Amino acid sequence: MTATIIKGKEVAVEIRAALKEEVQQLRDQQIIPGLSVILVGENPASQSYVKAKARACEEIGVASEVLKREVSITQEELLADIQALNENPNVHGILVQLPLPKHIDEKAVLNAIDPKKDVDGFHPISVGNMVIGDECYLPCTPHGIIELIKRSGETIEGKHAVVVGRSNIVGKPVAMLLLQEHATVTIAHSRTKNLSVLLKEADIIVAAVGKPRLVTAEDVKEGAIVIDVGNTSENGKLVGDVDFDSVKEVAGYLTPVPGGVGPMTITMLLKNTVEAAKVIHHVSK
Ligand SMILES: Nc1nc2c(c(=O)[nH]1)N[C@@H](CN(C=O)c1ccc(C(=O)N[C@@H](CCC(=O)O)C(=O)O)cc1)CN2
Repeated sequence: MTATIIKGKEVAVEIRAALKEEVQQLRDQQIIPGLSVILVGENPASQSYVKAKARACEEIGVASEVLKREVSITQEELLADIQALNENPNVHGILVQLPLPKHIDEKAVLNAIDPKKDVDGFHPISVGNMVIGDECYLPCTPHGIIELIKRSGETIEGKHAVVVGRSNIVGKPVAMLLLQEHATVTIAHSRTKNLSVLLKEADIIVAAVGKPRLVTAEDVKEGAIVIDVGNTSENGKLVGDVDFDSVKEVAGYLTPVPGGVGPMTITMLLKNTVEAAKVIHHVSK
């Protein structure tokens, strides 16, 4: 079997085109969706993600600003920035690019964002609502993954999904969203024993640990859906957590790196920002 490659980049283009039309309709009503991104320090990967977010906003007509802050910023200064954005009526979405420097309490910073503007879906209120299946802004990468699987035409219901990784950004939330889609979900992590045995039973594998080529063809059941969230830079090349060349010979569906899950992360951020503008301005769906 040779896997069908799930081209996230192409799906992202499609969704962004639809969002661009929605933004135009909002602009016709004098509503300009606005996203503010706070970038602390000079982490090259974060700089490049933030640039890509600003570019994506511009492409669909969302107003965006990047607040660049020195790595030495204090917790109080950062919280004051967030408070100002919470109170700014032109800002519908607020995002603090992660990771933050060690001296900053990430939890306190994420908790300070008004849940109505929490387009990253990381505020505990958003997370709680996601867990109980209530309306909220879903975290962008997990939401993008669910969208990619659905658009492949495969059902999630009844399948056994193994999520490798338990981060707050990807592993835990994607496991929860898969559960809501009625998958049977196993979360594996660094202390999991016999990972290969677990993986071999999976109908869906989501690999999100940042370990290049962790998942190989021997781990994958024939026909499985394999979603690669890895984005590690190795000798100047971006590599995923899945050994693409071997796994494509066994899997039914496979996302590439780059061009798979990554572009969906920013697309779902755009979607959440447009939605936040609509909710704040009471525009019906
Ligand atoms: N506040 C947040 N911080 C971080 C998040 C997040 O969702 N919110 N996620 C990641 C980084 N990230 C977005 O911020 C992100 C990662 C990767 C991509 C992406 O499009 N990757 C491309 C390759 C890009 C390249 O060539 O370098 C791909 O996989 O095709 C977008 C966004 C951590 N921080």
